[in-house]
Amino acid sequence: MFARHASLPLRHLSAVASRGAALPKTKVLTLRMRQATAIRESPFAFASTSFQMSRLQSSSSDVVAPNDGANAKINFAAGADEATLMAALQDLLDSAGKGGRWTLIPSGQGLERGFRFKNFAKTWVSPEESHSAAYLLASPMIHITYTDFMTAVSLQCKLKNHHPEWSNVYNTTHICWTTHNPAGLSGKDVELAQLCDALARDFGEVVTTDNDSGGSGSGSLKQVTERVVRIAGDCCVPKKTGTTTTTT
Ligand SMILES: C[C@H](O)[C@H](O)[C@H]1CNC2=NC(N)=NC(=O)C2=N1
Repeated sequence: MFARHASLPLRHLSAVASRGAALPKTKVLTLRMRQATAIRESPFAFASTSFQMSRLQSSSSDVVAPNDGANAKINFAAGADEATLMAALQDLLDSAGKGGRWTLIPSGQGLERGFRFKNFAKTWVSPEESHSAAYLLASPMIHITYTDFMTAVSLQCKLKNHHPEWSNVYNTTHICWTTHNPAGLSGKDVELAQLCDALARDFGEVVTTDNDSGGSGSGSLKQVTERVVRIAGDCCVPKKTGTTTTTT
């Protein structure tokens, strides 16, 4: 969608960002540097007050994730707006039964899920950045051209000063959002999980019926990556079958 917006005057771009509209498909991003701050405004409003407030009657400890970290309970970061985040989590957590695809990590301090795309190019290919001739003038412009999910996510991370724990194998990315300081699940984690869902849709996430999007039940990136390799299937790594073959 941003590719379509790219031909629009810059004021349209900032309007898109500040209106709080769903994040557009960001393929070509042209910004005046001073307008980058407009993007910092959340493109997602957290749940409105009318949003499923009845579901909030239950305490956070009622929401459990059916992953290997059985019965994980939400562990919010100090200072988190728990009521607002609980409302947003109803749409994100698979355990809430509303189509969400995220699971709590076993500690309850974060959300995780896997994403799969058509190929590596849709998943992660370095963007090209160029500066217009106006770079030396008072109103410099940066042009960033990219076509992949992970770059789109990383730009949001930069804007929000929050980083993911993630791994990539070919066309699959596993992401965990957790806040390190203060430790726990924070508003930034929830907001970036929402952004990931929207960006994944825009970059053509391949949704499969096998259970490849749930929690890893592990805090170990190595284990996460091994799991992703197992389910990737269509990359250069042979799919593991569970049986071992020995050669003599
Ligand atoms: C100094 C800087 O603001 C902090 O280190 C930020 C950066 N990004 C972060 N990202 C995450 N995931 N957790 C943090 O606590 C965090 N802190």
